[in-house]
Amino acid sequence: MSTPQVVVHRDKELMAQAAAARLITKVVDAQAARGSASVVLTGGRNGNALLAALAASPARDAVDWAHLDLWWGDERFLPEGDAERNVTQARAELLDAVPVDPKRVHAMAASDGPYADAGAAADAYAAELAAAAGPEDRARVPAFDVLMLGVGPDTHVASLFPEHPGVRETERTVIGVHGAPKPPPTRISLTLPAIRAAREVWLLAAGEDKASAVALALSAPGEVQAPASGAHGRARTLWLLDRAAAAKLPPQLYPPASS
Ligand SMILES: O=C1O[C@H](COP(=O)(O)O)[C@@H](O)[C@H](O)[C@H]1O
Repeated sequence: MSTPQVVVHRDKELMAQAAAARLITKVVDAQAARGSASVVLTGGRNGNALLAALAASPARDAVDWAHLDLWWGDERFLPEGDAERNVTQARAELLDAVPVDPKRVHAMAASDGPYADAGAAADAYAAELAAAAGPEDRARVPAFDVLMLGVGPDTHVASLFPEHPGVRETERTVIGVHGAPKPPPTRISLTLPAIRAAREVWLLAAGEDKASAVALALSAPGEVQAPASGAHGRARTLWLLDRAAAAKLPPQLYPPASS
């Protein structure tokens, strides 16, 4: 398990641009080393701002989009094309503007898709992940190069909410979520064991409404109370914040140099 590192940027716009630049570099490096890369996208305001910044960056052409696998950390279980679906938002912000291989865009199923319910859709996504995992990969999911997670004001990540059953899951890699405290109530989510299979986990939070959540999660209270505190990458766990979200961190966690 990697120790969390904290990087604080001046504001949310700069944070999105810096994170997009960091992601481009990471993908280009992975593709140079292995021929392809895999990234797990997040929904939410910060994840979408990062995708918009990536779309606006001239350096996006450095990515070999045809050799990039895209997965999702969670999805709202809504009809195909619904504006609240994370994949719909990702397409609007970035994916419609770059030459991704549709076979490598691994969206979670929609509620009007082939599965009877979120649990069945979760099982199908788990099978898709398992099929993509190599024998050396842990937890029956690929060793994602980067897995991004937006941190909610209640410390939720993906669709794992405090004190909710999903955050206690130790066996399955993907679950159907029912009765989520944030709408919509029915969702699909990677579990903490699947998240921890990633090489790098990046947690994104910007804005003063995230300050208490960030301070709580980084004070190591336990993942049931604060799911974000249980999200770790194998090689790196990186918290990407703006100053407002970092405002309640204790001085020993707030890095002296911020941009
Ligand atoms: O519902 C969700 O919320 C979180 C955080 O979103 P934010 O807008 O508060 O940053 C997001 O990470 C998750 O993917 C999404 O489904």
